[in-house]
Amino acid sequence: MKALCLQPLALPDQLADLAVEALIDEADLSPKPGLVDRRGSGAHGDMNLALMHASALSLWPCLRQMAEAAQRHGEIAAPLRAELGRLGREGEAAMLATTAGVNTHRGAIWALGLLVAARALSPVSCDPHTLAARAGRLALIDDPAAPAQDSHGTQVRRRYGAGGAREQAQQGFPAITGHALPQLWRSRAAGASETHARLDALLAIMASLSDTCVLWRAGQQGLDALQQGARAVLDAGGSASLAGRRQLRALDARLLQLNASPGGAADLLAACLFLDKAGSL
Ligand SMILES: CC(C)(COP(=O)(O)OP(=O)(O)OC[C@H]1O[C@@H](n2cnc3c(N)ncnc32)[C@H](O[C@H]2O[C@H](COP(=O)(O)OP(=O)(O)OP(=O)(O)O)[C@@H](O)[C@H]2O)[C@@H]1O)[C@@H](O)C(=O)NCCC(=O)NCCS
Ligand SMILES: Nc1ncnc2[nH]cnc12
Repeated sequence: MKALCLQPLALPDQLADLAVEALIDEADLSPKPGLVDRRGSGAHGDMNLALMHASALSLWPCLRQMAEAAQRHGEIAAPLRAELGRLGREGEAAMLATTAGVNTHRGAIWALGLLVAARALSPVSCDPHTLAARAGRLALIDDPAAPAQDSHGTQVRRRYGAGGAREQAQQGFPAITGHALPQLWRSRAAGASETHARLDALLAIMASLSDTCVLWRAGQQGLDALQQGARAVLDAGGSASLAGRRQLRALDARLLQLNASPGGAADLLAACLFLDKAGSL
């Protein structure tokens, strides 16, 4: 009998696989305060776990094309930024077609698209901080074809002055490099299970991020409740401790009461999980 000889996957395929896996891992992680997870729909009437999975899978072609574009262009400049913008908008259309119009992963397409492109641009210096900074340089380039839109993020920026997804990327993803990854690694080193380490990383993002989804639905009161509640879990010992789990339940209940969904923090956790593994491809 002949041995089956499998060709190694090309880098764009590997990067799309890794990004989709990060999205599915984020969706499955439970219990996440206010968010869709294995327990239910969180603060969302319009989303569930199956929809999050279908949405994640629908993004594979767009993420692979973004990696291919980065390899083809080979430099951080306006032509690559323009192509990523076009592919990002096509990815959003594929997502909305899959979810019948529900915005499941808009912020994730933005963050993961930039990070996938950053990883595909160069085979050297692939540590998380270098990749996040490279993605930030891409995000700083204007996309002249981007249509002017009055998104939730834009409205929240006007009202509260919050930077949102665009600024987070342009600054090189400080919520990930300064908060989520250090917490993920600290919790693992302290012996927490992978689930608890990921929950702690999510809480570290929630404690520091101006999440425009929360500001949109629940205003400054909602954002304060999110940040203080997430900090309280971490200060009580994190999600692996009994005291931390009590605080986590209280935070979940408070976010549901406020109808606040930290979708921006969820997207950044997926980006954090991607960055955690992207260097070793
Ligand atoms: C530059 C863009 C990111 C557009 O940004 P903008 O702020 O103008 O637009 P939004 O439509 O508000 O999308 C931003 C999404 O980013 C997530 N997010 C929020 N805060 C942050 C943050 N501080 N840092 C990082 N990411 C953040 C968030 O995504 C999640 O929430 C979605 C649900 O949100 P929403 O639609 O408000 O839904 P609901 O609460 O359900 O609404 P209601 O029910 O109340 O009506 C969910 O999908 C998560 O993904 C924000 O939504 C960028 O998108 C852009 O310009 N794209 C164009 C294409 C492009 O250039 N792409 C480049 C390719 S790499
Ligand atoms: N798990 C989740 N729940 C709600 N919104 C999200 N956006 C991205 N991931 C999400």
